[in-house]
Amino acid sequence: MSVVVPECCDDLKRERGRCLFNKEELTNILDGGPKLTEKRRRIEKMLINTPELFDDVSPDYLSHEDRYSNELRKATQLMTTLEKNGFTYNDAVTTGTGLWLLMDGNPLSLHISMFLDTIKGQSNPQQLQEWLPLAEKFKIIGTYAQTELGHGTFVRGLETTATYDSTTKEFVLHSPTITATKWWPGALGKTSNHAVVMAQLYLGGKCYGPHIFMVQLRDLETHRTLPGIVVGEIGPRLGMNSNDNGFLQFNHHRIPLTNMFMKHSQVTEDGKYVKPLHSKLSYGTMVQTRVGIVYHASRELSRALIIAIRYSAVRHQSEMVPGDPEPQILDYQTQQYKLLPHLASFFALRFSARALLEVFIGTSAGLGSGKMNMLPELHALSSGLKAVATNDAVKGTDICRLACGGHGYLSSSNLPRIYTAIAAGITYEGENTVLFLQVARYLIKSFRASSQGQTLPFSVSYLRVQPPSSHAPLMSDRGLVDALGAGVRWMVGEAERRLQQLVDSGHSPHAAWNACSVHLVQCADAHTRYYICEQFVDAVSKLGETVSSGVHEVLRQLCRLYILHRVIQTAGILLRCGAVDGKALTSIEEEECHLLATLRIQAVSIVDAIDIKDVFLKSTLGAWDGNVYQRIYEEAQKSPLNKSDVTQGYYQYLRPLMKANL
Ligand SMILES: CCCCCCCC/C=C\CCCCCCCCCCCC(=O)SCCNC(=O)CCNC(=O)[C@H](O)C(C)(C)COP(=O)(O)OP(=O)(O)OC[C@H]1O[C@@H](n2cnc3c(N)ncnc32)[C@H](O)[C@@H]1OP(=O)(O)O
Ligand SMILES: Cc1cc2nc3c(=O)[nH]c(=O)nc-3n(C[C@H](O)[C@H](O)[C@H](O)COP(=O)(O)OP(=O)(O)OC[C@H]3O[C@@H](n4cnc5c(N)ncnc54)[C@H](O)[C@@H]3O)c2cc1C
Repeated sequence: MSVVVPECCDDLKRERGRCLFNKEELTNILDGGPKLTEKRRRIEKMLINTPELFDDVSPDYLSHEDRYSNELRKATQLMTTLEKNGFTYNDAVTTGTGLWLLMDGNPLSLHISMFLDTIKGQSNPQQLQEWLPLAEKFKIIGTYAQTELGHGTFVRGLETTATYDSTTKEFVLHSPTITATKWWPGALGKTSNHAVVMAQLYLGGKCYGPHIFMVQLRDLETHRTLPGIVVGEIGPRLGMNSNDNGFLQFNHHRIPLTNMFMKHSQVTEDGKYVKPLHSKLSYGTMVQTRVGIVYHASRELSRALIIAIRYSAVRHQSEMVPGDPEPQILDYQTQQYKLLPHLASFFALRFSARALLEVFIGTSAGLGSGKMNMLPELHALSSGLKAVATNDAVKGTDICRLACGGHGYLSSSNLPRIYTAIAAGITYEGENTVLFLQVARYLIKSFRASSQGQTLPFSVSYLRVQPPSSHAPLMSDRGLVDALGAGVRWMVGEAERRLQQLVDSGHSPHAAWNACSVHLVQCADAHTRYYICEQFVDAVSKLGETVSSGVHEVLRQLCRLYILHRVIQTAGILLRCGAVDGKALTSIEEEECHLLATLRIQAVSIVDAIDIKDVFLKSTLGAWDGNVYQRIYEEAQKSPLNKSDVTQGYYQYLRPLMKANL
């Protein structure tokens, strides 16, 4: 069957005809400026002109080994294509393009992220000089091996030991128990010949806690595992099965003294320990990766939204008015309610990711000159935003899948793969509940400091016990964000009161903490979302002076929707603390419904402006032309079961069953 594919179907043509803003301008804002849009498009063009980077067979039809090899082939091709054209792996990461091409869990991702970041952030000058060129040129390939079978969250509980032997000036790496086996690191199983390994440092019988070591795992010529090391792959997972997540055990394996990362803490040849300026500096790679994950989560959410919103404009179902033509499903208010608040979330996360990156850059610059004071704030912000961004991206992506009905469940929609990839983000790089509890710790400390009259850092300054009274009218954006802030202040105050009450009644502080931890996680979540609202309002108001009125109006509407939705989600708290009343909530609910209808009109144009090309969306449902049904049909033809009319299974099982006298 051959069908002439129109440039774009009538439904989408009509949707695009209603656009009242300059799409290119919005694209530039999302990219961070016209120059960055232009650079991203140059990278995309180069990648699109490299056909080897694109699958013609879905990884779902490949064996585990072929799947891995195919992804490795593409990952190496990507690296050489970038290099040949004067780009770096970092360009492919920061534009999202590399991840979109290789989002079945590619075996070089840990090398170009956490392995390289550890070398850059944890090496002394000699180590940097030795390892960075090798790693940047892929002469050595590595991963970040921290998590063990027994411990992921609790880094201080890791069991792998690194014991210094001053007679040979070596560390002896050892896995004393089965639970000390490193477990999970991406690309550890078969790809990496090196790993940065987190292990407990022992000097003269005393444990100095987790430290990082550079360890060679495999011979650089034969790729065979070195003596004293056992390494392998951990088997199939929920998603990202093209990666070779691995396990690793050490049997009294020796490495030179100089293989301990020594930028922050040092061990001298005679086995003396030199303390770092801050005890958590060795967690720096994790913090940096959390910052990256906020961007990554927003990007993945945006792919799902483009797919679901375009599909919702093309799909017609049921009758809204009896006898009338079937409407586009995007016309149903419930469909708008499923999708548009997540579209607003994407924008909110993108602006917050940018703000967080600035805090990260500022803090890193401070560390360079010995200033540690911004580290707790960065840790709290990166932990909270990583948790909210991944939680919301996972939830939003699944809603996008559900919003596409049955077709959203098809692999060829690409929604299942986006979902399983981003779902891992809730767990990896700090499980979200655990990260929220770190934020809560910071909030309680800040609240108590404020009670004692201390000045608070910027992200928590609104927690002041006597806040400056807000002059913004309640129903303005600022007024509602202030109301949300009042809600968080009330929640944190309440948590502090409950903690204190438990301690006063004889509980230990730790028992009291656990007894309040559900509420504490809610505080951390609410605080982070307040921060996101603030960043969104600030970004839109700053842009107001520089962008056209059409773009500003769209951003203003998205920001308003984000805030209204958040107020409704938090209604219980806001009523309890008196920040809003029932009447205000009713009008907020009505306004939200009105805003859904307004934003619906330009929804397709807004997702067009995110500007992700079909080859990166990889979806039968979300392509630019809206030719959904033909694509789904053609994709199904690729199923290996369709290679023959009658399968082997028929002769082997079905026919004997039909012939049996049951
Ligand atoms: C080929 C083409 C494309 C490929 C692209 C690839 C990638 C690009 C890069 C980025 C884009 C995103 C890409 C996504 C893919 C990335 C893949 C990642 C895969 C996942 C890897 C991993 O999972 S690695 C393992 C991660 N593990 C964890 O995160 C463990 C979590 N646990 C912890 O961090 C800690 O144990 C803890 C923080 C929970 C507790 O630590 P600890 O017990 O030591 O401390 P305390 O709780 O006692 O607290 C004491 C005190 O310290 C403060 N503190 C704790 N941590 C920090 C910190 N990091 N910084 C500053 N301060 C810290 C804490 O708040 C306490 O302070 P007080 O003042 O005493 O309250
Ligand atoms: C796809 C994927 C890739 C990964 N890649 C890597 C990698 O490259 N390198 C690497 O080193 N690791 C990697 N990991 C491991 C990952 O970092 C850990 O799984 C993660 O840190 C969570 O630790 P855990 O598995 O020990 O979970 P646990 O900590 O055992 O969590 C289980 C449950 O216990 C709860 N819990 C734990 N502690 C607390 C607490 N203090 N308070 C309240 N609740 C708590 C959690 O909230 C969770 O509900 C990867 C994991 C996945 C899934």
